[in-house]
Amino acid sequence: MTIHIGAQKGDIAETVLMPGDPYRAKWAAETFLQDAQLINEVRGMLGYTGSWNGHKVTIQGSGMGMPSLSIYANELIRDFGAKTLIRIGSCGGMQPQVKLRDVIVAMTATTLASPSQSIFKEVNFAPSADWSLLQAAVTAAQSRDIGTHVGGIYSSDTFYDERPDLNEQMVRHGILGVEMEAAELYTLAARYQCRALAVLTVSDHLGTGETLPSDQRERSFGDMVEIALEAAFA
Ligand SMILES: O=P(O)(O)O[C@H]1O[C@H](CO)[C@@H](O)[C@H]1O
Ligand SMILES: O=c1cc[nH]c(=O)[nH]1
Repeated sequence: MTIHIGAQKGDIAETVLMPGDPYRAKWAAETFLQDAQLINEVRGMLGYTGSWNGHKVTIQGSGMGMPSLSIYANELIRDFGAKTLIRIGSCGGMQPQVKLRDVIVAMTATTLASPSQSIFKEVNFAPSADWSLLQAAVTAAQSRDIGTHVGGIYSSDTFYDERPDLNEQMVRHGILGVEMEAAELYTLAARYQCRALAVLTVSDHLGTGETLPSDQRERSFGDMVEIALEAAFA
């Protein structure tokens, strides 16, 4: 057990899917895993372990934002031996070709400052996805009838951003979408020689102002979960 994860050591798989929303962890475990067991409910940050096609998998909520994800990813990696961590998140589309319900596979994640910034000092570290996971996720996504985009995303610290100029620069530099965790996940994976990836569903669009209706969210998130599972065990 750790401060934030009330599981026993063997309760957590080497492969962990990480949604921001703990209820998405519950839904994904109940929908896609066999014999899913609740392994964490400390602070309501639900985690489940079960199996997918015979492979042991944990789905653990990360909470919103890099400081929260950093707590869970640190404990999963350092205390529970997680080796492959795949974020399954929602994001806001930033480019015109990115549509609602599309999937973004994040090659890199730009950030202003992650929780790891203090150790890098003047270095602008470039957090990037694991190549084998990225390649497998793109193959899995392209085999489906779903818009798929591969490229850079923006991991923001603010959902209600008062700096429109930042988004302007992201759009100008081809950033596909905005979310709030991937850059720190990629940085921690690099530090601890793990594999990490973020597979994201576009739930709203910053340019058009469109939003996925809440009754369509779960159905749209299903592709993302299956892509993540297929990539983890490709
Ligand atoms: O849907 P999740 O995985 O929580 O991801 C996105 O949604 C939250 C903001 O609403 C942030 O965590 C952002 O990264
Ligand atoms: O961080 C996020 C997540 C979804 N949509 C956004 O606009 N931002």
